[in-house]
Formats: sequence, structure tokens, C-alpha cells
Amino acid sequence: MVNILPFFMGQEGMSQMGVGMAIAASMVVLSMFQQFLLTHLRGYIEWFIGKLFKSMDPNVKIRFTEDSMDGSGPRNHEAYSAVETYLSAKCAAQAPSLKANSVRDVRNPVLCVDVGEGVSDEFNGVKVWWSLVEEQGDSYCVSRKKRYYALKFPKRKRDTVVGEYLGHVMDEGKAVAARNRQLKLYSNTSTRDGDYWNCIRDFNHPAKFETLAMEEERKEDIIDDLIRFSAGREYYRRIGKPWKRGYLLHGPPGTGKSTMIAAMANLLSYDVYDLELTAVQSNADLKRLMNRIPCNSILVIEDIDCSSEITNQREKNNQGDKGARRTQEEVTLSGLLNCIDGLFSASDGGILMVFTTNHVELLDKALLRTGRMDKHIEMSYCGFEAFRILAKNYLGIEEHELFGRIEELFKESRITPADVAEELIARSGIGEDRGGEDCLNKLIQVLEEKQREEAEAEAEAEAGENGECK
Ligand SMILES: Nc1ncnc2c1ncn2[C@@H]1O[C@H](COP(=O)(O)OP(=O)(O)OP(=O)(O)O)[C@@H](O)[C@H]1O
Repeated sequence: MVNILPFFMGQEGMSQMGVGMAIAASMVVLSMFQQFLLTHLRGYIEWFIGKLFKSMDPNVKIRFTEDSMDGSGPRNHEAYSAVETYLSAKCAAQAPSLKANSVRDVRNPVLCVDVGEGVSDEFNGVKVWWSLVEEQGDSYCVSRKKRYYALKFPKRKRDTVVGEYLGHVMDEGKAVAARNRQLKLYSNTSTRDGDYWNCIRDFNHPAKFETLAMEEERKEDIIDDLIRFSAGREYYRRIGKPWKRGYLLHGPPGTGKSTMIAAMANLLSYDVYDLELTAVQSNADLKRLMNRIPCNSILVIEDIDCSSEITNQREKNNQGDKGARRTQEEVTLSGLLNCIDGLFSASDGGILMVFTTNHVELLDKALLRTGRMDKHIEMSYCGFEAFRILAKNYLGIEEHELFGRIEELFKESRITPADVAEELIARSGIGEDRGGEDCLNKLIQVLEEKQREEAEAEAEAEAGENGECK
């Protein structure tokens, strides 16, 4: 192709055009440089101003992120959940806008603040402020929003907040979560391959200590003991003993032993491991089962006297009638004692053992001793104080003119709380619907009847004795 530009523009024109192009190019380079410089300078200035503001800010901020998107792993989520549960109680009272989250294995929905909302808290005189923040995800995952709880507190209180308050939030959050947990009931199953625990169902027994018919003072003593036990992490660590405690509930049938176990589980929020001793095949299987009981659980062995190998075995051994017969394929008293002694719980929580029997006199003394059965509770016939609780539970009656007569009768006749409950329950639609007063009159009749029977039995026994004497 022929270059015709010099023909039209001449040599001078050409050199002017070269200068123009050079100027244009340098303008472009300059503007690019300016843009580059400005962007970096702006970034630097922003960073500097941010730093300056931060250094002037009298508060410190800590983030608790929702999940491990930042690579900090599952422990991060544990802290987030603990904060959320801890704050749920504060939120209910303070936050204007709340969200209810349904959480797996938790009975009630967990309330939390809505995004952008906050709640305040106070600890040892230090006021702190919590808020829930939501941020857009990073460039790789823009659609995924990132959430975190931001804790703001005064810089000068850093030691108290970091050193004490955060530990308090974690402990309290975990404790609240444990309290709200859906309890489970487990039972042992025997197979050809050995024995194992089977979750039968959710444990939803409604029994509570408030509704348990028992003298107030004894109830308070038991509640106090249980609460001290469940909060005994430091105590058991200090004295160097496994975190476990044994209860023996003894008394006639229908005096509330099973009801008390349910009340204990509900009070402590412990799962229940109901051990059917007669179904366990050997000492080795028993040991395996016991070792699989997690902390924060109640191990229940009901009617322990009904296991023939367990009751007063030492006496039998001394007489030599059982020792020779015993093989490895059965649970023995010494096997049970070893398992109880070897039961070990981690420092995360305790294990409560509860044994029940209708015949405490049949139990071997080795089983009854402290360390195995630390607290013996006699569940006995219904007294007037216990009756008052039942009347309140079943009839909603706290005072009545018939109470005087009932009190007198309770002094003279023996009736179990289960039998009293049976008389009072009729009003709640089970059986014929009687009024509260009718129920009390019926109870009086039953008590009078019992009194008569007991008097007759006594008279007969006396007559028998006199006859023998003659
Ligand atoms: N102390 C009590 N307080 C409240 N209710 C009770 C009490 N004792 C018994 N009851 C009532 O009687 C029923 C039977 O009681 P429970 O099964 O707890 O007795 P138990 O002592 O375990 O009997 P068993 O030795 O036969 O197993 C319960 O469902 C409960 O309604």
C-alpha cells in the first residue's frame, strides 16, 4: 500500500502529528498513574484513618462467628452456640425484635436477637454490649452470608471481660443448653454379640420435686444434695475422686421411688440409663455397659433385691452354697461392686447411680456402704404433709374442713401415696367424675376401712399370742 499522508500533510505536518501523539500517550500514562496512585493513596488513607479511629475508640470488639468459613473449625461454632444460648435469656427480656430457632435435641426453641439488634449485659460491675451482625460472604461465595455475634466492652475492662466474663458466658451457655436438652431413656439389650444400650424413647416424665409427695424438709435436703453434686466439678477434681454419687431409695411399693428418679432426671437434665440387671449375661458385659454410660446421666438399677445373685451373696458364699456353682456367665455381687467402683466419669459432668429396693434388709452390706450408695432415702407411707401436696396436685385444694379428720386418720393408718393418689385422681376425668369434696370423703372412708382392718389384725395377733401362752 502507498503511504499518501506525507503527500497531503507535508513534512511539517507529520512532525506536528508525532508531537501530538506523544502528548496524548503521556496524558494516558499520567491519568493511569494518577488513578493507580489515587486508589492506593485512598486505601492507605482509609487504613490510616481507621487505625486512628480505632486507637481513639475506648471500646474493644470481639467476634464470635457462626461457622468455620474462616477455617477456625468446629470449636468456633461451639463458642457461637454457647453465646447464642447464653444470650437467649437476656434477649427475651430486652431485645425489641427476636428470632426463635428450633435446635435439634432441644425441647424449647432458642430465642435470639435479630440481625442488627443488640442486648446489654453486666458482669462484676462491667457493662458489655452484644449485637448480631450479618456480612456479605467473600468473593468466592457472595450468596453465603456470614454472621457473627459482636461483643463490645470498655478497653480498660479487658482483664475482667477476657479473663472472667468470657469463661462465664461459655459455662453458662453450655449449662443452659444442657438444661434445655431433650432427655432420653436408654435400656440394656442383650444379643448374641453382647449387651448394649438402646435408646427406647424421649424421656418426658412430668414428675417434679414440687409435685412429689414428701415432707418439705426432706425434699429440700435431697434437692440441695443433687444440685451440689451436679455443680461439683471443682470439688471432685480437688479431692481426686470420680464425679459420681450413689442413691438408695428403699420403701414399700407405691411410695414414689420411680417418681423420685424421674424428678431427679428432670431436675438435673440427665438422661436415664435403666439397667435391667437380670438381663445382663456376665460380669464382662456389665462392665462394658457401665463403661458406656456418658457423663450427665443417671444409672438406674430398680429392685436390686430381685437379682438373686446380688442379695446377701457374701453370707451365701460363707455358707458355701453358691460359690461352687458360680460360673463366668452370670453377674455376681463382686462383679457389680467392681463395676460400681470402676464407674468413671470425665470432668465434663457427673454420673448419678440410683438403686431401688422394697427390701433393704436383703441387700449385702458391701453394696450399702458409702462410696457405692452414699445417700439412703426411705420412701415411706403417706403422711399428712405429703397428702397435702397430693390434694393440691390432684384437686387443687390447699385447705378444707375435712383435712382435720384426714390428719387424725393418717396418724393411725398406713397408706401409700400411690393409693392416696388413686382416690384423688377420679376427679380428673378418669373413672367417674367426682367433686373434690367427694374425693376427700372417699379417702376418709378408705382410711377408716384400713384402720378397722389394722385393728382387727392386731386383735387377732394378740388373741393368737394369748392362746399360745395358755
Ligand atoms: N411420693 C409420691 N408423690 C407423688 N406421687 C406418688 C408418690 N408415690 C407414688 N405416687 C404415685 O403413685 C404411682 C406409683 O408410684 P411409683 O411407681 O413411683 O412407686 P414405687 O415406689 O416406684 O413403686 P414400686 O416399688 O412398685 O416400683 C405414681 O405414678 C405416682 O402417681
